[in-house]
Amino acid sequence: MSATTGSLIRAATARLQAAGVEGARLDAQLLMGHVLGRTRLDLIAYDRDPVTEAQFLAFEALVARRMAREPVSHILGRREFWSLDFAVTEATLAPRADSETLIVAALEYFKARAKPRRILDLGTGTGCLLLALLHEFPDAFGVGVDRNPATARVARDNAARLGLLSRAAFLVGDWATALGGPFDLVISNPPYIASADIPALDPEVARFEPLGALDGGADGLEDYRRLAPDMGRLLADDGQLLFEIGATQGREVSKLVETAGFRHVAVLRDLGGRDRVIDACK
Ligand SMILES: C[S@@+](CC[C@H](N)C(=O)[O-])C[C@H]1O[C@@H](n2cnc3c(N)ncnc32)[C@H](O)[C@@H]1O
Repeated sequence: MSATTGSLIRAATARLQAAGVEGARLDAQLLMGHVLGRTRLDLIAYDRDPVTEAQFLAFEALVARRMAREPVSHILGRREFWSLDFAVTEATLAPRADSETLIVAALEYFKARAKPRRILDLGTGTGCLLLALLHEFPDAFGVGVDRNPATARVARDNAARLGLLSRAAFLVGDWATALGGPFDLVISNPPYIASADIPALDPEVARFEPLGALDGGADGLEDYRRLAPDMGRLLADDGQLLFEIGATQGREVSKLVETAGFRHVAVLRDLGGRDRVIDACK
């Protein structure tokens, strides 16, 4: 067979583009890298390397999945967040780079204060937020809660692989109903897409990510309404509350948090300039 890694990546890029995939070249490189066990940088250096028939067939199978709009993170079973590697399954939302805004906000708040020792993550998913924070705050212990047992298991496995399991516990539960405080830092990235908007999302999200991680009810705010009233009792007096929000939800979620008794409430933006995080303290 005369195909090289480079020629196969170029051909796959064109097919993925035709299938409506954004970032087709990057995805083709990631899929080829997965098949060959090489980094993207390797692939540039070994552009003219021949591939075996088995490698060709394996690559074709992955490209077909991506053409059906399955996200790369699901195909590879991993996604990087905060430079850490997270396993991703069909039970978890893939970590999003925009969520790193929340980690930056926590680092900023605790820069001039005693570092947090008790962290609570409500709706932990892969555990990406909690585990990134535990990585940054080496004296902290974290509790991650998720309603879905399969999701909580993925978070636990991620903690084990990252060497953080001795400082983390994962519980299956309905938000914080079974928990007491106080925690120094409480974070949550709850489902916040309005139910009617979900079918119009990219197929990667609408068809492959778990509905229970996306659906925030009729106006997308249902889970903030449930979460906000519990935050006062869960948070230490000088602690920080961080909610991830959708880009248009800053005002409404701020109001809910203020109504729950928080006096200092700010809306923070992500690197794309969109409202992304509610940062609050008492
Ligand atoms: C938007 S995802 C966020 C996942 C992860 N924290 C992240 O940022 O990538 C929301 C998560 O909340 C969980 N969830 C939804 N409703 C819940 C509830 N009532 N109690 C606990 N977890 C819930 C979902 O299963 C999902 O894992």
